[in-house]
Amino acid sequence: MNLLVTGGAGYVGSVCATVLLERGHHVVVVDDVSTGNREAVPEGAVFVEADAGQAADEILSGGCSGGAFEGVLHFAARSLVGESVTDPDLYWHGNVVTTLSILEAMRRHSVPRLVFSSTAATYGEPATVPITEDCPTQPTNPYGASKLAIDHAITSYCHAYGLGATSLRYFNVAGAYRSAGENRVVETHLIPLILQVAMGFRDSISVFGSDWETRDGTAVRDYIHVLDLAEAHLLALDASQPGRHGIYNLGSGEGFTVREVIEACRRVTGRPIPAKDAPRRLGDPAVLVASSDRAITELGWSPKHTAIDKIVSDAWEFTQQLGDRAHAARSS
Ligand SMILES: NC(=O)c1ccc[n+]([C@@H]2O[C@H](COP(=O)([O-])OP(=O)(O)OC[C@H]3O[C@@H](n4cnc5c(N)ncnc54)[C@H](O)[C@@H]3O)[C@@H](O)[C@H]2O)c1
Ligand SMILES: O=c1ccn([C@@H]2O[C@H](COP(=O)(O)OP(=O)(O)O[C@H]3O[C@H](CO)[C@@H](O)[C@H](O)[C@H]3O)[C@@H](O)[C@H]2O)c(=O)[nH]1
Repeated sequence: MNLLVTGGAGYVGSVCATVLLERGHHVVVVDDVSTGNREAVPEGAVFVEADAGQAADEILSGGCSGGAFEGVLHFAARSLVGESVTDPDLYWHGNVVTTLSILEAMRRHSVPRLVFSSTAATYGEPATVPITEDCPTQPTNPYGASKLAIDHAITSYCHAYGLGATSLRYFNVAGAYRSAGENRVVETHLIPLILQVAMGFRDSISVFGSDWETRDGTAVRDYIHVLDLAEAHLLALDASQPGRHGIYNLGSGEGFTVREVIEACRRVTGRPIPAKDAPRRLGDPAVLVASSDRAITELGWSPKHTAIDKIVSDAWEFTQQLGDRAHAARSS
């Protein structure tokens, strides 16, 4: 298929673009490199450096590919819980307004399929876990609220204009694939930060909150391997039907506390990794664990890399590659 990937210079978008290219799709990436980086765009993709909302109309008119687009995979977004509490304008404008422009451009150029990166953050603090797609959506931060607003907009575009769309509500994505992994301009995610401590780039990892009502007082998250996530995007493209908006949770179904993740990183790296307690981070829910049964039964999704040590060990390999590349750049 001829596909537009927004946010393909970022973590999840670059891994998915890599897998799409491997499966023979034609990929155009649009990214403004606000949090991603140019080197992450996989070889073989056409790269347009621009704001996705502003560039969508021209790209989807066929300008970059010489042909009609058959789908959009929309990863581009601001996606940090804490930042969304302090700078909500980045989220309402950067996420919602950008996506509305993309939806309009898709409608104008009759692009039939959309796969959207939604999130566990749409649910807020769940009353029960694991979280199913039928649980109430009551986001605890502007990031989750912006993604939920987009999900609602997509539903109405599907019903009114015949778009076929899938919102994939990822839980915590981690791990790496080939030369693609977490390498943001400013890193705030737990696993890459812990691995930076293991590399000696940071002194310690801060544990945000040790007074949550969980088994060791630290927050619980459900970690999904980025390659399993990429597979779900391919299945979603295939399952797309005009007029239908499918919503699917994607996680491994198992929750790990922050301390358990640090322990897994110590096990995999063999390094001590000092940790220190710090206050809770604004907007964080205590526990997010997915039920992915709907994706498994309806999309035929079958996650293969669910063990936390496998996820951490792929992320560790990537972090070491990054360290080697930085060393080579300094010595040249
Ligand atoms: N990483 C996770 O754990 C996780 C979990 C749930 C959902 N998500 C969603 O997955 C998507 C990708 O997340 P990620 O972790 O890869 O983030 P990321 O920050 O690594 O990648 C986002 C990319 O989008 C680009 N971008 C942002 N706004 C843009 C705009 N207006 N125009 C063009 N490019 C723009 C950035 O430069 C970056 O390259 C996001 O939509 C995020 O909300 C991520
Ligand atoms: O230095 C750190 C960084 C994080 N954490 C904690 O670790 C957990 C995971 O944090 P992080 O890796 O930043 O991910 P989340 O805030 O859970 O958010 C991710 O996962 C969500 C889905 O669950 C997505 O919506 C978001 O886009 C994505 O950033 C949270 O409890 C954090 O408070 C720490 O204790 N110390």
